[in-house]
Amino acid sequence: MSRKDQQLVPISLTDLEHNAHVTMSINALDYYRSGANEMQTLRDNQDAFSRIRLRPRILRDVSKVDTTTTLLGHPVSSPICIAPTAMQRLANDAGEKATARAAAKAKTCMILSSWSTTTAEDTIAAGREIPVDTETPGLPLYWFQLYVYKDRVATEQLIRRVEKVGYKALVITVDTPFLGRRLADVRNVFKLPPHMTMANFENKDSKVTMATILDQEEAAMEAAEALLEKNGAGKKKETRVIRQESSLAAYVVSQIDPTLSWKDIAWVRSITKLPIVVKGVLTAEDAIMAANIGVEGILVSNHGGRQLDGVLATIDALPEVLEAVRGRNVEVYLDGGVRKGTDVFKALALGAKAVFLGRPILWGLAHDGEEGVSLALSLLKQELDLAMALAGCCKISDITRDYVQYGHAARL
Ligand SMILES: Cc1cc2nc3c(=O)[nH]c(=O)nc-3n(C[C@H](O)[C@H](O)[C@H](O)COP(=O)(O)O)c2cc1C
Ligand SMILES: CCCCC(=O)C(=O)O
Repeated sequence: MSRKDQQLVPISLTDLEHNAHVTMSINALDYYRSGANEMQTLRDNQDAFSRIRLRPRILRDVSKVDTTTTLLGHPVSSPICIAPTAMQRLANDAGEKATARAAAKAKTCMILSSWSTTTAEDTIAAGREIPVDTETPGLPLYWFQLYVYKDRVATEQLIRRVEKVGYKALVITVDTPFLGRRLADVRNVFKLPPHMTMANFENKDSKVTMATILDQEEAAMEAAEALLEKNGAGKKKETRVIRQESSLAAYVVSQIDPTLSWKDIAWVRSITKLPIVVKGVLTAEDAIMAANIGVEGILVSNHGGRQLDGVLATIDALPEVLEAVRGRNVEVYLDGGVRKGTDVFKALALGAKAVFLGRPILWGLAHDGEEGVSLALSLLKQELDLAMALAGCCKISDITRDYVQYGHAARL
């Protein structure tokens, strides 16, 4: 039986992941599925949900369940949203356009990555081609994930572009001053195929172009080779090892600003009216800093276990973040390891306003483009609907801390 023959008719996100594993090229699959180093945090993001137990209430009329909610005041059909993931055309040629269209159909929020393989303009335009169905509540919502470049002019230029076309918030990723070490990418010498580009930097007016990116890679490789020659190591295999260190990671070193600090968040705040969400907060201390600087949202995230390995699972970090900003005017969201309706329910019960999906959207894209993303979103929404009904909750605001407990021991 060939790998492709092992595909399942997907009835859960796990099935979609299985299908991606048997159909995708190893280069793209490894880039998508990997975590950093030993991948302890990657595993824990999912495991930690299993350590939390549910406390359902019975004998309530649950014949009608309503999953609608709001994000920064904007109505969406459910608290299940799309996290930013780079280079979606690696999964399916329709890439970010397909995701945007599925988000529009689902009436949920999509965060577009700075590192998309479709421009911010083309992505939102694709989503807007979907007629808004007025029968069901909610509206599509697009936010833009910002990497702050060393070149502040280029960064500001990108902000102006996304403001102009209608992205409704900036999600600033703060956990990536350098790229985490994903061993499979190092081994595979991961590279974007030549026919794809980091589309947001292709624009003729852009200060950061594909040429800069490629130049940086070349420069890093030349430097690695020169070093090897100097050390008399000249063996091909070793050259390759050093070369391998230098593609995505070298780009990040050359372009993304590792000096990023709270004053830069204040700088972004000062140049835009868009609400700001800080993505990558894991501690009470940083949550307080974010609230003090006046951001509108905090996304509790460990980048899907791809940055610092060994940090807390996001569902375990969530309570301290929420506690720290209690009573402050800031929404708190979570991403990382959300795969089941009960995971969404647990995050909401602990106090998250919404959850964001990273890899499951990519598995959906790989399975069947726009239809696959729609399937991923609807499977999870149906599971949330059922979990709510079985736990005795008819609306999102019914889901409170009383519905969960840590561990399996009875509460005495
Ligand atoms: C392949 C891949 C690419 C990603 N690219 C970005 C990115 O460009 N910007 C960003 O802020 N986060 C990025 N992330 C992190 C996600 O936004 C999110 O935090 C994470 O995937 C959530 O975990 P999950 O995959 O378990 O749902 C990426 C994650 C993956 C798996
Ligand atoms: C600067 C890193 C961009 C891609 C990314 O976030 C990831 O691969 O996790």
